[in-house]
Amino acid sequence: MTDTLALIEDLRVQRPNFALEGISFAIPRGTVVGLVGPNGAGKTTAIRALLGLIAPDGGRVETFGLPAGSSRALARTGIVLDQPTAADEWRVSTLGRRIAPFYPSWSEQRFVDLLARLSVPQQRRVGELSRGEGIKLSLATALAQAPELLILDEPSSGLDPASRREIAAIIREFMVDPSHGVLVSTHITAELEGLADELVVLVGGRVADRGPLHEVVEQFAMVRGAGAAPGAPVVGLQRSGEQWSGLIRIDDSAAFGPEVVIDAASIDDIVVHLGAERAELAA
Ligand SMILES: Nc1ncnc2c1ncn2[C@@H]1O[C@H](COP(=O)(O)OP(=O)(O)OP(=O)(O)O)[C@@H](O)[C@H]1O
Repeated sequence: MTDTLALIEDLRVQRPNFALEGISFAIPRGTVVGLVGPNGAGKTTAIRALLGLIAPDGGRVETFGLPAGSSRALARTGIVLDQPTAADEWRVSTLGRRIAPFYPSWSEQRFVDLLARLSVPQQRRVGELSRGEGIKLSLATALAQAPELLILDEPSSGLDPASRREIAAIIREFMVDPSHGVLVSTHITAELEGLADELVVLVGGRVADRGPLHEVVEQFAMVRGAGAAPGAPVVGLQRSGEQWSGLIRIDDSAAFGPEVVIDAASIDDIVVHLGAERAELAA
């Protein structure tokens, strides 16, 4: 049994106005990897390449040591994308019977239990579900397949706070088995605290930072001041009237005087300011 569930190495995808430029990261067993970045950073593109839904222009993408998208790898992968994976006219209650033949480990009991737990109306047709209900249905379908690897692209979008917590709890339960692993992309970065072990920050098609979540977060701090621009390096400096703020490497904090305030950085701070820096460089 390999320790790495998924591997992206030097992945390149060229689009007319965008490129994923040599991104690399892995999903080891026993690990939840959070994928964050501004809109258009390339998170969905990387996930689609990992699932074999788009062909890379370079690099290596494997799941379970197999080429991305191979049917043997997909059979062990639960997928929650931003679009429903079932036909609109199918009833939720009959979905299990239609899908089960494709998944040897399908558990109808688990499917029905998850639908009830997530309050997905079982008598509705898939096309009649709200966006949030559709995401919950995708999660129930993914987990009823008894996957080893779970890949979720923005599962929280469209979900109310109680449902977001429920989904985080379900992911934690999934991770009780140390052979499992998760990749989750999200804009609701606070949810990654206490859930993700590793963080990958994508900005403008590149990995801007990655590593154990707390190490990534703790290497940065936020600095705030007023008046003249700071004399030391600040990432993604933003001004609002007299006030300015930005991100700094914690090692650079000694370069600032007592006139500035230095606070812990959040994942959002890191995404916003690395994104702002990238936008400045591209301008
Ligand atoms: N099929 C496509 N053809 C051309 N460009 C595309 C295609 N799909 C995505 N893109 C472009 O690639 C870039 C990255 O898109 P992607 O959906 O991967 O970003 P993302 O990080 O998931 O963004 P968001 O947070 O907004 O969902 C965007 O600029 C997008 O317009």
